[in-house]
Amino acid sequence: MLHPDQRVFEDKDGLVPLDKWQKTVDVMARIFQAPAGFVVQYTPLGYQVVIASNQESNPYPAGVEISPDTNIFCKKVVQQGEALYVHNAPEEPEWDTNPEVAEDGFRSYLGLPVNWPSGEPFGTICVMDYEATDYRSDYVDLVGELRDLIEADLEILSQFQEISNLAMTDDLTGLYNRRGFMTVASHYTVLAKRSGLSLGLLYLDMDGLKEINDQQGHSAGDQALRTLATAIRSVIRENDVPARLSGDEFVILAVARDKIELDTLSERIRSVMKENSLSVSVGGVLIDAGRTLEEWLQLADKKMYEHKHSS
Ligand SMILES: Nc1nc2c(ncn2[C@@H]2O[C@H](COP(=O)(O)OP(=O)(O)OP(=O)(O)O)[C@@H](O)[C@H]2O)c(=O)[nH]1
Repeated sequence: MLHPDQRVFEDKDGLVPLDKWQKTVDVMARIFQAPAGFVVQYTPLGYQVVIASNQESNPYPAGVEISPDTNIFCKKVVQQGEALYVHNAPEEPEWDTNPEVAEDGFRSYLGLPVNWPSGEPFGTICVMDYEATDYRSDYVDLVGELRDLIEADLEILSQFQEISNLAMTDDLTGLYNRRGFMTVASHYTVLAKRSGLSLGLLYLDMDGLKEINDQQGHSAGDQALRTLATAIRSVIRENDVPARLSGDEFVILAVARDKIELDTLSERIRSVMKENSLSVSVGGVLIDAGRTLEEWLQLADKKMYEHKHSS
């Protein structure tokens, strides 16, 4: 599922139908004759305006961030998980410290919670007015309908993410499979090059898996593969990219300044495996410009092979 902390405003893949949401919010503001309408996302970083109605009277453009401690209307909607209609905020002392009231001069707010399919809060859809308002109840129902449209998009988004995750991960270990590795690792090598990060590639091949299968059964073999995946996860950093390429072959694309760092990583995996009476052969290369990812993989595989047959 799409991670609830992932900000949709920063969606670079164009999966979030922001244009459609923009039209929805513009129509909503027009129907309410309200000077500002929004879709706002909540994450632990705070509240971010994802869509702002396209009007000069609207002081908050899309992208604006509001700290999670600020006493804004949307915060109450997210915290309580229910609709909030404030007819005339200056009459309610709890909004004295709300900058939307105290600084921008808003008086009226109507907002509904928007949730991810999991039920976790996504944020809100809301309209605000500089005048006190008295909306008819069917207007309030209308915001509910628009909220449902946005929630339906979030559902599609989550399903899409789930399907791509399935196509990119290995069932047995939960690591990336070859397709996932090639996709993520090629993005990562481009980013690393841009930011001057140096990367290394480790190629790992479990020793004697056939023997384990033959002597202890296939499920013991599966367990040995999972142990290697766990060992890999326990030593890599958050941004490193681990994968099971096939059968007993694994790779890690990892941040590494030099060969020593890469060797240390490999030694730590070997030592965790040893604690489990298992063994793995590892070959490592530092990546620099001039070769494709596929070529680096072949080179690391060759080093692993040399290592396996020298010991
Ligand atoms: N249990 C289990 N075995 C697998 C899986 N995928 C591949 N294998 C087995 O892994 C074995 C790999 O054999 P080899 O390539 O000879 O590897 P090895 O026995 O580890 O020998 P070396 O790599 O030379 O150390 C084969 O017997 C495959 O059937 C899997 O998902 N689960």
